[in-house]
Amino acid sequence: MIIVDQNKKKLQKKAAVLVEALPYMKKYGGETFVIKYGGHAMGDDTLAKQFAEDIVLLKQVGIHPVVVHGGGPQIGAMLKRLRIDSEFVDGLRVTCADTVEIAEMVLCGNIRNRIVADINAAGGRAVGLSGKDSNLVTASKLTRTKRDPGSNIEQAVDLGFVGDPTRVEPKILTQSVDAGIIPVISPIASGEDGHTYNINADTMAGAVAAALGARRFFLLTDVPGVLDRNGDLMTELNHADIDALVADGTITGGMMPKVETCLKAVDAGVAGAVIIDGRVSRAMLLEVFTERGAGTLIRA
Ligand SMILES: Nc1ncnc2c1ncn2[C@@H]1O[C@H](COP(=O)(O)OP(=O)(O)O)[C@@H](O)[C@H]1O
Ligand SMILES: CC(=O)N[C@@H](CCC(=O)OP(=O)(O)O)C(=O)O
Repeated sequence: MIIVDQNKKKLQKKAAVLVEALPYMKKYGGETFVIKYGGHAMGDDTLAKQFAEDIVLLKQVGIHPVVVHGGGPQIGAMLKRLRIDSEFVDGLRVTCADTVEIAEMVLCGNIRNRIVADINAAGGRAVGLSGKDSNLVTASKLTRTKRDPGSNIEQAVDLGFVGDPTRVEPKILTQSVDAGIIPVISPIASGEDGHTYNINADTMAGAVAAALGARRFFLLTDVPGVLDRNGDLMTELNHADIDALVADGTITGGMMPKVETCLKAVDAGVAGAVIIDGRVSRAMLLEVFTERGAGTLIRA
């Protein structure tokens, strides 16, 4: 008798979770979410499978997920095996001709295939694309300047084949989404000059989110969100906050392209960009379907 009651309680708890999700399903039904799945977040097999299930669940309840994936650590590992040195400037990999070839091979190969296979195994219909497919993204060479601390003079930094996504033609994505497909996009594109460009995955994802007019833009990474100097999570940031945090050195390295791309996306009309911890089991579902939003929300 007691066992029956406990079972009932458990089932009622599960039912309550579904009911809690109902208003969010109504709110977001028919909307596009762009999800950036970072190379650090995809390290663990179980989490990778759960991520794929979460994406399929979103699709099943009427949300249209579009995935843009990274793979920085995996490119780094391959470059190391091939004894090719690699350095980063403000979170961007300086990319020579050999490096761009390796980046394309790694990103558009094993990494993307695995995400596509995981989503399909979870019951979805995923298709892999890069910026090159159907002219989805065209890049130009990214130009960066850095202030020399000695002379205080701005100097140009040559990042090689690092691309800036200057043109996005999202038709292939809207058509795919309408056909029930979940696009999985690698951050590689052709340039107007015919070269292949390596685009930071955060930057690529922000450009795609802006072009699609996504309702939400999520970046899954390996930290709980943007942290302050004491390592505490900052739950909401705007332009002015971010400018100050970059200027005082609180935001550095891989977090730089994330906040830059979030600001660009929200300026272009994306309602909210959220940086969340991809190492947390079911991070996406917790963020979308419960009141307990985690991570850092970036608003215009
Ligand atoms: N203020 C900050 N808050 C959180 N992380 C930061 C901050 N500044 C720099 N970082 C770094 O940014 C990293 C996330 O970027 P990155 O390594 O490129 O991840 P991903 O592979 O998910 O794109 C964190 O692991 C951390 O080392
Ligand atoms: C130009 C540039 O930095 N390109 C990135 C592309 C992959 C990426 O961004 O992966 P994560 O999201 O896992 O860091 C790189 O070569 O590492």
